[in-house]
Amino acid sequence: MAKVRVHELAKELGIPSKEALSKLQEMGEFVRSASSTIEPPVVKKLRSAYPNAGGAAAEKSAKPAGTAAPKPSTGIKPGPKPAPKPSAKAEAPAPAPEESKPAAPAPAPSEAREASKPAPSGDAARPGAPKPGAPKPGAPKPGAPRPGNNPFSSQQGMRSRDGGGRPGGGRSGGPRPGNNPFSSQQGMRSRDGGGRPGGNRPAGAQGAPRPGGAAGAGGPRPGAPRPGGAPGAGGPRPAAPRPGGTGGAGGGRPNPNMMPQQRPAPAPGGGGRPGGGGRPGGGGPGRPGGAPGGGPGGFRGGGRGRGGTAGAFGKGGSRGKQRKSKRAKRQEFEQQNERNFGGVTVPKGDGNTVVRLRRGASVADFAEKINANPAALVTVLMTLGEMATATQSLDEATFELLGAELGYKVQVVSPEDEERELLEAFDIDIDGELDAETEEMLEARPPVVTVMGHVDHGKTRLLDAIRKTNVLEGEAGGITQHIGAYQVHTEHEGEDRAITFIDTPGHEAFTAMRARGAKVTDIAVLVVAADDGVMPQTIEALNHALAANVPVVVAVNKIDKEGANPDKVKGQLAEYGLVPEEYGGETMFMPVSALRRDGIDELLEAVLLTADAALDLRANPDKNARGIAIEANLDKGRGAVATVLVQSGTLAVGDTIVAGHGHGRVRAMFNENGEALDVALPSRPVQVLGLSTVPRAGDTFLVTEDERTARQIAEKREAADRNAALAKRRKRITLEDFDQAVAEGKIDTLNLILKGDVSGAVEALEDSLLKIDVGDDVQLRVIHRGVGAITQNDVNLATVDDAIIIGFNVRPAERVQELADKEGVDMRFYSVIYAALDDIENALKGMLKPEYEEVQLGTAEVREVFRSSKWGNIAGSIVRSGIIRRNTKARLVRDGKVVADKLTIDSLKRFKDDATEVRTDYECGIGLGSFNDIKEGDMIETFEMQEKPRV
Ligand SMILES: Nc1nc2c(ncn2[C@@H]2O[C@H](COP(=O)(O)OP(=O)(O)OP(=O)(O)O)[C@@H](O)[C@H]2O)c(=O)[nH]1
Repeated sequence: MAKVRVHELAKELGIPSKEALSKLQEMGEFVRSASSTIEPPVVKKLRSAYPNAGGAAAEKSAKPAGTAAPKPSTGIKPGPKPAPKPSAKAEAPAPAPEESKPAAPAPAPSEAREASKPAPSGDAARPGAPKPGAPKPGAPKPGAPRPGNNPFSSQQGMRSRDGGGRPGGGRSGGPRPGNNPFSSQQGMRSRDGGGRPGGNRPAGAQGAPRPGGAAGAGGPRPGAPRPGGAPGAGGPRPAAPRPGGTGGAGGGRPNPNMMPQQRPAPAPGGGGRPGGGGRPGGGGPGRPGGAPGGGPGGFRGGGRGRGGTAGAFGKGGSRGKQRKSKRAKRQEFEQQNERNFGGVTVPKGDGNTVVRLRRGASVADFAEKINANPAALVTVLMTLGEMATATQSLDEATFELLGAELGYKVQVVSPEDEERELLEAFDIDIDGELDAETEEMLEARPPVVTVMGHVDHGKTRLLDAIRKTNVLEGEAGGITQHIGAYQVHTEHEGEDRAITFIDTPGHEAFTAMRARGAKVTDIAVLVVAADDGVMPQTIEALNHALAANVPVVVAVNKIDKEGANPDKVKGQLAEYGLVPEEYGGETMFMPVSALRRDGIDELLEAVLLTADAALDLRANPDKNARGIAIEANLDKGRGAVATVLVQSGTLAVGDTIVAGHGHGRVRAMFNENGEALDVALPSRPVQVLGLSTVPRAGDTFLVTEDERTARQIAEKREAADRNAALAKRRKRITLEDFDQAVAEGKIDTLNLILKGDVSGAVEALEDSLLKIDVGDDVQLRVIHRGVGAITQNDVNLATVDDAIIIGFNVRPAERVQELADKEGVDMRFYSVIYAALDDIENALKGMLKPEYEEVQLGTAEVREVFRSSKWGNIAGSIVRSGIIRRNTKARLVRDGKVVADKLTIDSLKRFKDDATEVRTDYECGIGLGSFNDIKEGDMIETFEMQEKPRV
């Protein structure tokens, strides 16, 4: 049933996983990583490619048999499986769960860890400490991506078009400044200068030459303009000469416009391009009225405008020319490939060129990828009816539209890819780590189970029953807490086996995590009430499990109830592909009563049997921990508290960790019984203290080598998420109504800042808010969201962006209310989501421009027309209905047809007196201003515009 993984096959064939992968690729089979499974025909194909490999493989595989029996990787049979072998470091606390710290402050786990380490020195004591030959995350390794090799960034730290690499660069390990794949301002970018000599030091080297830095010439000296310009050898003057600018010897002060053209000097310490060196006399005060030493050459002196790298090599001229001609060629080529679009020229694609953009990318990002001017793309977008600024994030559909128009296939990078790329920028290669793991490194880990099913079928009760059954058995007997997941132990085929249960029942949470790219669950327990049978959500849950390729064990619950019919459940589910074993299928149906706690042990056994049969649950405990955040909240006393599930490696107190947007050092860890732990092995859920902010459920976490890396990863993730959120949140307007909407002042945005006590509530509130249908006239933007009290920062942000702050079960921190009052920021507090939604909906309606409707006030029939030289014609009338009121709008109707509209009751008299209004059946004289075409028998209708209430 289980398929063979590449690394297993590679091992069998006696070749490295990498070789197997590349061979597969050669053969046209795309396989993602060495841990991916492959289909039997592919296995055959690969085997046939190595006809002589059998012997070696046999020899090889025979070897470890004596020591550590290799796990049957394709273990179909639910046979005995080695119990989760306590790893060397966890051997000491024998009876207790391996990483659980006994009540007494037993030093066992750490001692045990000590035992496994090669050298008893501080840092190395961690289980993740590098073993000889073990992969060391973060360390440069062959085949591992180099910093800045993100294929999706065109602003790479190490990019160097014209060669050169980076002589004398910074440390080879860890992330270097400027290797941010998403940044458009890379410190290390070098298009055509030979990398950046002199390592990370920005001063002096990067086109910021100091006088005297290089042979005589000096370069542009930042911030040091020398009025009047000194005579000298001419520094780079890439831009037009400026009157009164700096002059002379490289006095060319860099201004922002020049920056792109200033190349880093390749010579260590080289101060810019000693233009003088290359072209003596060429320099000079490239400006009118410059100081002596100038002359016409001044315009050209620096004029090559390349910031002066070439001269440092003493071959400035020729290189410059060469480069120039290359550029000219490129320009020619580009011109051939450009397309005029609404007055702007944009490089056109061939229809197949793929442009990959990360979630939340902006027009400028796209422009950079296709080498276009962002403003031009904005124009193109406008012609397509989409309004956007160059820096605004766009959604996938808009990018596709734009791409299709220009001849590019735009791919928006998935969250998983994005995460991988983000980590690669920090030299963390999760797939590479897996590739490097050998069979010997892997140890069995407990399965992770999620309970799903229809409402009221007993999911919560079952989770309680499982937990309690275990607590009664275990001697710990403590009060279990809800931390989002718990682990139980059961005896299976004579061995003590652990199972981890995710404590949030239901497929919604399961799928929400999956949506974030988190695969937490190994096995799903589908709860079906035997008295109720299969219900809509049973099927939904089943489909979610199947979609995630997760094996299912069915818990037929409530068998204690009268009318319980477990067989019916089996029959029903068989129709959906879950065929019970007794009908020849593979699914285990376990009758249970969560209420009476009957059948719980059997259910746990079934979970283990299914896990052993269908899955290869192993992980390498001897590395930095990686996993998923399951739940998190902000605790008043303890700060951010996150429950994380370790998926591989070992998490230890003191580790530097990044989880979602949070980072920090693990201050303490607790299990579901509130017991402090020193280490947590794979599949172990633990509550972690020490993060800077709370992660969201489904966020990945990992241990990094140092705090700086953790912080930078957290920041990058936050920035990426913010951009993505911006793209998602933008309620778009189209060109058709944009002009009009702006002209009429219709566009308005309600900016919100959401703060809540738990991340789940904030997300729920935000999702509901964004579902409010307020039409196109008003936009709703959540500009910031977070967990915890409302802070000064929130108020400051609200001040800047005119936002309203919504506090859900939180209050402002000290002195924040004062600040809000002072700044006039509206803060609203709620403890019920619907109340918040109602208020905001109303607020939005209030912001909508009022809609008016015409309401008739009254009608009057003209009985006689009086002509007055002073007042014009006066209609002697009788009010037939309603009221005739002075200064209201009127129209004149003759024989049922409107003769004149937009009139005003200019004068209204009762006999000789002016009247404000005249009621039905009373006579009056009506003057319609300058309108005199009034005849006997005409009807005067009066009306006013009243605001229409919104429904
Ligand atoms: N008789 C009987 N009642 C049960 C059993 N399991 C659960 N119940 C009852 O069924 C009801 C629903 O149980 P829950 O555990 O809340 O069900 P749930 O699936 O978690 O429900 P939601 O959280 O609403 O989706 C409760 O009243 C339980 O007491 C059982 O084995 N036998």
